[in-house]
Amino acid sequence: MILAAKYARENKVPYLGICLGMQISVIEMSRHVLGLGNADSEEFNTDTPDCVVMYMPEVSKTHLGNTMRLGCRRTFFRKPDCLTSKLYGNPPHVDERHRHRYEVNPSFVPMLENAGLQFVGCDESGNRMEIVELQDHPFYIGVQFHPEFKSRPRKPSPPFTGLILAATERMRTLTNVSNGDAGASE
Ligand SMILES: NC(=O)CC[C@H](N)C(=O)O
Repeated sequence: MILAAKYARENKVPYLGICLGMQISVIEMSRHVLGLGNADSEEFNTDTPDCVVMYMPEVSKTHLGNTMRLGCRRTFFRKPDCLTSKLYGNPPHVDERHRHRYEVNPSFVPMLENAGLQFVGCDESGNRMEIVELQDHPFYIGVQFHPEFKSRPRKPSPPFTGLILAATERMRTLTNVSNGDAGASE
C-alpha cells in the first residue's frame, strides 16, 4: 500500500485513500519526503520513534469491542478553496460516516504541510485530521471517513466522482461549475 501511494504521488496518478488509505499517505510522505525512515502507525509498530499515526486518546487499547470511532461525524473544511470542498459543492462542512481507532498524530501536521501534504479538513476540535490533499498533484486525496457508506447509484459520493473524473481527465467539468448540491447534505 505504501508503494502504491508513493507511485501515485510521484507519477501524478489519481489517488483516493480511504481511512487506512489516508493514514498510508501520511506514512508514505513521512518516510520518503520528510526522511523519517521509521515513520509508521502505532497499529503496525508500537515502538516507532516517528509515530505519525497514533491511537486516538479516547479509544481503549485493550478492549476492542464497541470502542471504535463509528458513525456519522462532522468534518469542517480548514481550507475552503480546497479540491475536496469543491467536489462537495463548497459547503462549510460535510457529514460522513467513520470507522477507525487511529488518527494522524497532530504534532507531525506542520512538517507534513510544509512538505506539501495539506490537511484540508478536520473535526470540531481542530486537532483530528479528516482530509488530506497533495499540492501540485491533479488528484491526490485522503479521507479518514468512509464516503462509500453514503454513496448511492443516483447520488454518487463526491470523492468517488472526483476520482473517476480525474482518472478520465475530465476533472475540469466538475470544478469549473458552481455545484451547490454534490451530496454533502444527506
Ligand atoms: N477502516 C479502516 O481503514 C481502519 C483503519 C485503521 N485500522 C484504524 O482503525 O484507524
